Amino acid sequence: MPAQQFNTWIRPLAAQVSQTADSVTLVLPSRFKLDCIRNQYAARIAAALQAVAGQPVALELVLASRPGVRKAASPASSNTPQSLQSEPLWISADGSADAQAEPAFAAPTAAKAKLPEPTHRLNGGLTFATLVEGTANRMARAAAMHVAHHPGQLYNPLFIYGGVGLGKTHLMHAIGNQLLAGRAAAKVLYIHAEQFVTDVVKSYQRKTFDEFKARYHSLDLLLIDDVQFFANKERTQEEFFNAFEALLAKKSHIVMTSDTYPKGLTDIHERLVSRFDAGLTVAIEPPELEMRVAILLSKAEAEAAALPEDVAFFVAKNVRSNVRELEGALRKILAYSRFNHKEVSIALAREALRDLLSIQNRQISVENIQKTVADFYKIKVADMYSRKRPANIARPRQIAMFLAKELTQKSLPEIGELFGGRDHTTVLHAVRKIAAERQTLSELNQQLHVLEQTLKG
Ligand SMILES: Nc1ncnc2c1ncn2[C@@H]1O[C@H](COP(=O)(O)OP(=O)(O)OP(=O)(O)O)[C@@H](O)[C@H]1O
Repeated sequence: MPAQQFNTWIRPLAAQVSQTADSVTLVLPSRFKLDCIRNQYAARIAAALQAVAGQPVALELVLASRPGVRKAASPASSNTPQSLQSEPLWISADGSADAQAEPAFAAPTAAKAKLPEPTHRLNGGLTFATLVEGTANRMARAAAMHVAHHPGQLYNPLFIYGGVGLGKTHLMHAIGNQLLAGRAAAKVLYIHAEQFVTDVVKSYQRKTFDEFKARYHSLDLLLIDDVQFFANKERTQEEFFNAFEALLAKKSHIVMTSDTYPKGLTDIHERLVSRFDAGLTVAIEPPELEMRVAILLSKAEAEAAALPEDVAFFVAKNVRSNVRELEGALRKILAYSRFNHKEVSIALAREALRDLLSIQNRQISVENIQKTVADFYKIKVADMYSRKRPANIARPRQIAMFLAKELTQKSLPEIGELFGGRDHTTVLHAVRKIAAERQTLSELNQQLHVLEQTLKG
């Protein structure tokens, strides 16, 4: 499923698993969303649940009857939501709906189905308290915290960049929630760049740019996610530039995220790019092992689920790409444990994650890394084993060694052997050097992100 589709429709879903673990309830905030999920995704969701559970699982779609339910309901919680309307629709894995449930579903009252969107669009669950801190996000978190407490002062704009699923959006919501906790009347808006583009297009079609300006230019804090989506959208860039200038002039704060640092953005006007870089630009790195373990333990605790530390280590060692995947792995393990009435253990985790683990084992080998890195830097694969030392060859070789240590279970001597029989100290030197340089050289960091994503498929 394309990431955008997933983020729009599937990711925001809140699910409750019944006590008997044979049904899952999805709580939808509006009739519109309920219809979309039912028509387009329910069958796939039901099939996925059945695959995880190893038995048929009834999928129930219900409307929340008041705002807040969606956030209050934690995924896979065993509590039944208090404020659900009893309009169940049962869907089996083949996509067929239960005929008896259909009439109840088809006769809603419009008022009941309506759930007003909060104007700031913040997810109340994404706070500083729920964001685990580690070296990977320490600087970004500190800057974000400063902005939340002293908006309009230092670090304006704050530009946060990093790879997929590393907590950029979480950090933005945390800033907004923190500011509102201290100043409930503050005008805050979280918006995805694509939604901003849509707003510009709508204002253009309806000739309502005055309303658009009144809305955006009056904010105290604008949180705008994934600004790389502005690429090639001339009119949007112009409107964003205007909003940007107006907000900075009145000392409102702007926080942006992107998958790359400002100068790495393509097809965005230079005058915007230079403004993006004019405050503070901070990176969020992929979390290291200990941070991944801490995140897993914290997420399990939030779900009131028991996760032994050795299982957390096992998962963290095997799921290295990003926090979203880490969360997905944990969710799978907990669901697997509930459905099978078994305690969480390494054996159970191995079983629950067998697909994911087999994909990883298949994909990431040292040979694969050598080939991918050689292709990327346009050198020969044979140069990975050769004794040649010019920088244009030695550096990619060091990068490949670093990735081999990061992405495979191989030891330093084993890696050295695979790089033309080099000593383990040579590999260690390369690993340390690249790891240190990654912290300061944005371009190298970006290249490593691309290579990691390529290798992980
Ligand atoms: N340090 C952390 N502590 C706790 N949870 C985290 C942390 N980092 C990320 N997460 C969680 O991981 C998931 C993905 O994070 P988020 O959506 O913020 O990533 P992102 O960087 O914005 O990704 P994308 O670029 O794909 O939008 C979220 O559920 C978030 O709460």
